[in-house]
Amino acid sequence: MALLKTTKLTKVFGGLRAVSNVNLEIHPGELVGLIGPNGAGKTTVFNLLTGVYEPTEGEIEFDGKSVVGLRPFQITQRGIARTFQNIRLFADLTVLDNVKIAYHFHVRYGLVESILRLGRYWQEEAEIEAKALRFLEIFQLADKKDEIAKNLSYGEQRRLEIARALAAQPKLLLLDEPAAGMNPQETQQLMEMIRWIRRQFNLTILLIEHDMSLVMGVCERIYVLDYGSVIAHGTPQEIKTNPRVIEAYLGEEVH
Ligand SMILES: Nc1ncnc2c1ncn2[C@@H]1O[C@H](COP(=O)(O)OP(=O)(O)OP(=O)(O)O)[C@@H](O)[C@H]1O
Repeated sequence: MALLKTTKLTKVFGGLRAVSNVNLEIHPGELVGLIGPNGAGKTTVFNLLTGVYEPTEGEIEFDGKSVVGLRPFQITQRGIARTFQNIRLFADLTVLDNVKIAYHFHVRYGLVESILRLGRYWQEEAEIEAKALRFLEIFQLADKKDEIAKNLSYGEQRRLEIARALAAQPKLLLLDEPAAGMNPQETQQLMEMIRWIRRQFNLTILLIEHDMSLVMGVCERIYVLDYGSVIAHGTPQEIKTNPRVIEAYLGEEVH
């Protein structure tokens, strides 16, 4: 069964069909790319999947159930987490607190307990801290745990955003241009981290990316959007050689 399935997913802004009849099917454990020229509708698809926008038409099923109409936080609780094209961190909080915050979506302690700071509260706080530190280690940020997020380099902030998304314990991770602004060495490291976290956490990943070497190197399947519609989907090799894709988007970039 597909983990994520969209059927005729459509979003109209005024007269513009930003997303038009998009059918995606992503299976558990897959690492899938979503590519397309500027303005093709990629981020709008993410905004639909995460409840930022409601579809004008169409269905989104996640884990066998519709998520249409749910609020973003409810969708996070169902198991979809994301990062953003423009990094969104709590800029004035520490690196560690940025990750710990994501856990608080999942941890429940009663009001009285949290006020009185009784046993379970402290125990859970300690567990959260240990888990958050583990994510920081994976993303090579553990030694920066007490730094203020806005003081990190751009590449580090991108990695922190992924660490925070993972801390929400998603089944499906949506990455919006994770390598944007990174140099080739950072991009290479990021690819390895993405592969590793997928295996380690049994994750399913859908990523938007302009960096073709990243998309082609890391994804098993790719969907190509153009003017809101899927014009092709297939393996990286199939996409590279698809004349419609070359015409719409890839041009001379990929050989
Ligand atoms: N809230 C909105 N209101 C009106 N139009 C919008 C809105 N959000 C997106 N659009 C339009 O929808 C189309 C698709 O935009 P979207 O950001 O999804 O494309 P994209 O493929 O992610 O582009 P890019 O690669 O440049 O980020 C664009 O024409 C954009 O201007």
